[in-house]
This record gives sequence, C-alpha cells and structure tokens, in this order.
Amino acid sequence: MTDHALLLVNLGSPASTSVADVRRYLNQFLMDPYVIDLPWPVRRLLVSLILIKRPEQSAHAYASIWWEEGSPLVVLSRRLQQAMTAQWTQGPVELAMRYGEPSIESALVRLASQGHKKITLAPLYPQFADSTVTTVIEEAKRVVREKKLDVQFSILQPFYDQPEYLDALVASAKPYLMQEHDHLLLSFHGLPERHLTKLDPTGFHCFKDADCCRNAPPEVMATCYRAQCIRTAELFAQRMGLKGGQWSVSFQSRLGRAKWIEPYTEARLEELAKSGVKKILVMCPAFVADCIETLEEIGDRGREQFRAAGGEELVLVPCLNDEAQWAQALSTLCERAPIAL
Ligand SMILES: C=CC1=C(C)c2cc3[nH]c(cc4nc(cc5[nH]c(cc1n2)c(C)c5CCC(=O)O)C(CCC(=O)O)=C4C)c(C)c3C=C
Ligand SMILES: [Fe+2]
Ligand SMILES: [Fe+2]
Repeated sequence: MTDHALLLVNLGSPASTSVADVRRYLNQFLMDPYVIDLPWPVRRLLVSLILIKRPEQSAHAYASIWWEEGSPLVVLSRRLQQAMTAQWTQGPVELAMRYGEPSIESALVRLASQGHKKITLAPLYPQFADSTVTTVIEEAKRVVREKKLDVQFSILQPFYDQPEYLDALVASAKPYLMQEHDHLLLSFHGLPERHLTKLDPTGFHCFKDADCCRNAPPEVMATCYRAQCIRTAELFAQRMGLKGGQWSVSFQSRLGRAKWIEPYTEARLEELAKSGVKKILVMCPAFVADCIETLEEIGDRGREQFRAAGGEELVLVPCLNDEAQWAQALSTLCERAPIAL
C-alpha cells in the first residue's frame, strides 16, 4: 500500500492563554452539538452562561501548565506526528485539531491538493464517545462534502482493548508502578450520563445496576464510553498483575449541573486519602497526550485535594505522548483501520 496519507486528530487547545483566545476556543468546543447535545437555542444560552466566568478560570489554569513552545497537548501531538513519520511509510503524516489550529479543514484541503486520495483518519481517543470520535468523523465528512474533495477515508477504530495500545501503556507506566505506592487510580475523562443512555441500543442496559459496564453485551460495549474505560482498566491491571484493591477507576473533568458518570475522581481521591492511602499513582488512559486535564486537574488540583484529605504524595504517570512503542503501536492500529462506508 503506497500513497496513503495519515491524518492524526486530537482535541485542540486555545491559541494562547489570553482570556479572549480561551473564550474563542471554549465557544467553538462547547457549541459543538456532539459535546453539548442540546437544541441550538438552549445550547447557545447555556454556553453563553458558561462563557461569563469559565474563560478567565481556564486561562489561569492554562497559564499554569503552558510551555514555551505552546499548549502541551498540541506540542506533544506534534512530537507524536514526527515519531509517526518514521513508522508510517505509505505516505505523509499530518496533524489536525478538532478545535482551534491546525484545523481538520486545512489539513484535508492540503492533502487533497497534493493528490492524496486515500487518507486514514485517526481520532486519537482509545475509547469511543460522540463528543470526541463522532465529531471528528463528521467534521472530516463535512469538509469533503463542502470542498468537493476526491478522497476516501479509512477510520481508526476505538482501540481501548487492543493489545498494541495496552502493551504500550504497560511499558510506559511500568517504571512508575515499580515504585512503592499504596494505590493506582485510573482516572478517565468523564461524560454526562445522558451521552451513554442515548446510545444504549437495548434502551435499558445503561445504569440498570452498579455492574452494567462490567457485564455489557457486545452491542452495548461498541458505543459505551464507560464500559470501554472500565475494560481498558481491567485489561491493564491484568497485564500488570495487579490485584483487586490495589487499583480503581474514576472519572474527572465534570462540567455543568447534569449528572456525569461516576465515581468522580475528586471524591475518589478524598476517599482514598481518608482510608489511609499515603502514596497514590494516578494515570489517565483516556488521554494519549498530556494536557490541561492531566497536568493541571490531576497534577496540580488533584494533588492538593489528596494532600488536604490526609494523603502524602500523588505521582502523575505521564500519558503515552511521543513514546517510540506507542508510535509503533499506533501505526499498526492505523494499518488495520477499515475503509469507511
Ligand atoms: C478523552 C476524551 C474526552 C472526552 C470524552 C471529552 C468530553 C467532554 N469534554 C468537555 C469539556 C471540556 N473538556 C476540556 C478539555 C479537554 N477534554 C479532552 C478530552 C475529552 N473531552 C482533552 C484532551 C482536553 C484538554 C484540552 C487541552 O487544551 O489541553 C475543556 C477545556 C478545559 C477547561 O476549560 O477546563 C472543557 C470545557 C465536555 C463538556 C465533554 C463531553 C460532553
Ligand atoms: Fe473534555
Ligand atoms: Fe454501563
């Protein structure tokens, strides 16, 4: 297979840490109907309310983790793109962001104008969610339709249970897990519960009991973000030889008043500290690159919460970022990507 381009897509960050740039970014992000899945007028009102205070708070948080070269998420994604060029030999490797720059539109138009007709679209999310994966696919389709591009997509599937991804996760986390510690918390990005229930093909599986995600039939598993996160955690723990009680799962980054999937990371950190855990390791396997959610929410605020509740040390395990084994794994996963209908 030759002349087959690869387009890596991550979430994106504001252009700078200025309040105006953060507001612009949050507006684009939160007005996406796959993120806030409410009718336009309600979404517009809700987002306008969020944009009164949030940009200032988020700008402050971004400033605390920003690097000289820019947003950690974008810089690390660029480094992964570079690492991937050594792995992906069929054609060029491009990088785009769903929100902000570089955009999916500019990357696709450039690839098409260079004559690339076959493109593997790789949303960089191990677990499926409409708010991450579907929105990338729909945006790519929109660009092809509106710009009348002559391209065909293969689409990387969620890889939450794929051995290549899990092995890369184990290899990168192992040095941290070899350190003495009392507990490993696997903290995944959260989602409003509604995002799960609306995709439940049976109409009655989600939240019917506490173990629904551990007993999800394949048709539920295919689109249940929470079930896929739990499966990633279980498979990781199995590979690491961890026993029950040594590790647990939680969900971070709640926004707004709707009920989000539980248990919440904030509550779990407090609970673990109060139960006598002194040294905790936290890893965030929903993110393939470190970002505000890992560096600031866990590495700064989470650490403070844990200490305030009686814990002593929180070690943040870095994401896969641009590690060589991960780049190799991603290339293998992308080679297996099926052609989209
Ligand atoms: C890992 C998968 C992600 C899912 C699922 C997801 C859903 C989701 N996110 C928000 C709201 C926010 N997320 C923010 C940052 C952010 N989110 C992800 C990933 C997922 N989001 C990443 C990688 C990042 C980091 C971006 C960066 O620049 O580093 C933010 C912005 C930060 C802030 O202001 O706190 C918001 C807001 C919703 C509402 C949602 C699902 C409905
Ligand atoms: Fe998010
Ligand atoms: Fe479930």
